[in-house]
Amino acid sequence: MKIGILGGTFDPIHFGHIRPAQEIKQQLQLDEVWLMPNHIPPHKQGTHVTTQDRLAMAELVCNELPGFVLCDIEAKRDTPSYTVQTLSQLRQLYPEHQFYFIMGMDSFLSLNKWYQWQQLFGLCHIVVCKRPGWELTDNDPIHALLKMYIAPQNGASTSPAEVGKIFMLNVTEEDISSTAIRQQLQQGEIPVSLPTTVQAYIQDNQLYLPDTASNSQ
Ligand SMILES: Nc1ncnc2c1ncn2[C@@H]1O[C@H](COP(=O)(O)OP(=O)(O)OP(=O)(O)O)[C@@H](O)[C@H]1O
Ligand SMILES: O=C(O)c1ccc[n+]([C@@H]2O[C@H](COP(=O)([O-])O)[C@@H](O)[C@H]2O)c1
Repeated sequence: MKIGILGGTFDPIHFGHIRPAQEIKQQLQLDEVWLMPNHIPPHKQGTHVTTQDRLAMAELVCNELPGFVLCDIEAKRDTPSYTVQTLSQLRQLYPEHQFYFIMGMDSFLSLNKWYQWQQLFGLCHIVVCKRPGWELTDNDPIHALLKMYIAPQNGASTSPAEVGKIFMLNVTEEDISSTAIRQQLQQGEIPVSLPTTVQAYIQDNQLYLPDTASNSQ
């Protein structure tokens, strides 16, 4: 099967994650999209709620969307959630699947700082979607990488054995971030960029209140 994987801190998960993933699923005709909350984000200063809460919120989204599946593989490792390690594990567990790792433009622009990032191209395809405020310029080192690995016809089907192509997809841009949502919640506002089930989970569990804004892995 063709599996899209959207990894993230999801602190909390929002429509800026969900809507692009839905469009990508359709454009690339993916069989499933796995939402994969990390446990220890490699490039962030911790998280604002526990891994269990972030998994629970992602699961609520999966329950609502056909073809969306929760992947808890990173929650089971007690080391930084390096994507290369995760994809190696997933390839061993599911040799029959073809993986498409999905990321926003902000993540893509820092890909060359990820742990053993070159190995990713031997494990999966990479799918990049636009994100407001983040642009790839011609003189960015990542641009050279893109030229080297860009998928032919940008979305044309690849053979099942193939890996290592970059798909640069046109999706509807969503000006949403978890940071902005946490700020709204801390100011007592009700964010509109969250599914209602996630909103209810946050309220029921009293997450992101002013005094909980600290690391809690
Ligand atoms: N609005 C968005 N549009 C496109 N991609 C997004 C958007 N928000 C997040 N992503 C992508 O989803 C993945 C996970 O993002 P993450 O969970 O860190 O959310 P975030 O909103 O960037 O969080 P924070 O504001 O806390 O840094 C990353 O690859 C990121 O680029
Ligand atoms: O492997 C790495 O070095 C690495 C560095 C930064 C981010 N990632 C992964 O990229 C995804 C998005 O990360 P983030 O921090 O934007 O939530 C998430 O799955 C992270 O674990 C991975």
